Amino acid sequence: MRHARQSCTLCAPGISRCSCDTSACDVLEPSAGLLDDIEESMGRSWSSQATSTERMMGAVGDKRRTGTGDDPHDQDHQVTRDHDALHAIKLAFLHFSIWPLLSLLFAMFSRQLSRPLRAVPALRRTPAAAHSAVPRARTYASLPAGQNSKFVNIVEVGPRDGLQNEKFIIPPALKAELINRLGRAGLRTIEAGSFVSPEWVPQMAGTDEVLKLMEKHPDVHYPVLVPNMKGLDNLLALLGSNPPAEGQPPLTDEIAVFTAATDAFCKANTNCTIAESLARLEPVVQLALQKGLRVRGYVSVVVECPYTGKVDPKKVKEVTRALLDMGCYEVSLGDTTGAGTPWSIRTMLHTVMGGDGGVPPSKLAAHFHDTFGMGVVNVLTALSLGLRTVDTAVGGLGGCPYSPGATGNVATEDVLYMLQKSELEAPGDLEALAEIGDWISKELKRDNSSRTGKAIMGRKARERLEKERENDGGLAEQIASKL
Ligand SMILES: CC(C)(COP(=O)([O-])OP(=O)([O-])OC[C@H]1O[C@@H](n2cnc3c(N)ncnc32)[C@H](O)[C@@H]1OP(=O)([O-])[O-])[C@@H](O)C(=O)NCCC(=O)NCCSC(=O)C[C@@](C)(O)CC(=O)[O-]
Repeated sequence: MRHARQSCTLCAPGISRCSCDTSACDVLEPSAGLLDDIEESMGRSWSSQATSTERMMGAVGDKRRTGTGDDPHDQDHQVTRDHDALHAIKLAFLHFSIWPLLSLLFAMFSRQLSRPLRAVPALRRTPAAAHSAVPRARTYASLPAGQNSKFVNIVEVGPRDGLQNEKFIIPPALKAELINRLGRAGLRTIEAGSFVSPEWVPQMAGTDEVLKLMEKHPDVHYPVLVPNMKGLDNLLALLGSNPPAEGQPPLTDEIAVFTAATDAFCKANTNCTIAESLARLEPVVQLALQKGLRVRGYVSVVVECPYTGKVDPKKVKEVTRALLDMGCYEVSLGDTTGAGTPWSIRTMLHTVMGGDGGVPPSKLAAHFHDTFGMGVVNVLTALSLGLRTVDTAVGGLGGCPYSPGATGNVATEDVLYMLQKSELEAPGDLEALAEIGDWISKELKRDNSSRTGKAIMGRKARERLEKERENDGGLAEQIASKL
């Protein structure tokens, strides 16, 4: 292909027709499109530089002309040779001047492009970075030996946490009956009451009577809450004056001590700060252990405090550690207000279980209230992170006197229904527990808060009706149709 500019050294790049008027210029074609584009993109400075350079080259070419100048063909050829030489120089110039410019352009474009490109990975990195700040979720494979267990312990807290918030004072005989029925339904840990100040929680007065009245199954634990040395003294006095008969279990073999993750809740609940409560509990735990009692710990408001709002999970970890260091065999983490969601529960558990001094899931229990209907999913979240002990209350009984508006614990029946439909196992006869939830709700003149319990009782009512119809041969319906 004939290149237009080969024939005219004086043509400024980009000029489509040359003023030298040679025949070659008649076929002047657009030069290589790429160069034109580059020229355009580089603007006038490049053009003027090229033009002045070419003018200089043209002057050199003029000096090199050797022909006579008489023969127009010689002149044409001489001009053509000069043009060729100059074109070579021009190409060389273009070659050496264009690449730095191309590089500069490329750098500019790539910088432009790299902004959004960099932004995307940056955005994509954010969640990963956020995750890396939180210890990774423990999988079953990473759990300590024994925690791959399929067995879930249920701690039934209905007779204590459930009943302590009722408006009416419940007679010890009714409390004992509730405990008896729960024991017969196959539950293995049943909180039986509290040795707290009756001024503070009148519903728990008479726990000593309850312990004496209730059936004691040898393989069942009946923990009682103890807030201070006075409470433990009262319990030890009771145990001392009621020694077990030969081969029989004691009235109880376990206490539970409790504190909180915020000073505000701790003060409202026990009239002291967290630090004061831990100092107060230390000798209580030591004496209880000396006396052969098992000691469980509670931390309240692990997600949200009714007085100060969102709770720092690091504080939950710190208080949990303190209770374990004291000698508690397990610490139950209380979402007292029931404000927790799977996300906040997971964040809290990651913090408690992760990092230096992380608490293994075998030392933790989930104690979740169902105020916002999150109880079962929160339990599932805790189970998925390796916890294997869950506190529940039959019929979803309860609340906390110092957490206004909080409703009961997640219902035993709801958790058991979920577990029995899973690969996990838990003790307890679901049908019997549904009956107990229905019975105690009626006794207390309150709604049954267990969805599973209500569903089972609804099914049982339908089955009873059908049986009655079968038994009377449809007599009731025949009479009804004749009326
Ligand atoms: C801790 C105290 C006693 C401090 O209460 P205080 O008023 O600071 O106690 P005090 O030491 O100043 O004593 C005042 C009076 O109370 C008596 N007293 C003192 N202690 C006892 C005792 N143990 N049993 C019986 N009486 C007691 C003591 O003898 C004295 O009587 P006085 O000399 O004036 O006649 C009080 O605040 C208290 O009993 N709080 C318990 C509150 C409670 O039971 N809350 C519910 C349980 S926690 C909960 O539900 C949360 C949980 C566990 O479920 C998890 C969750 O969901 O978050």
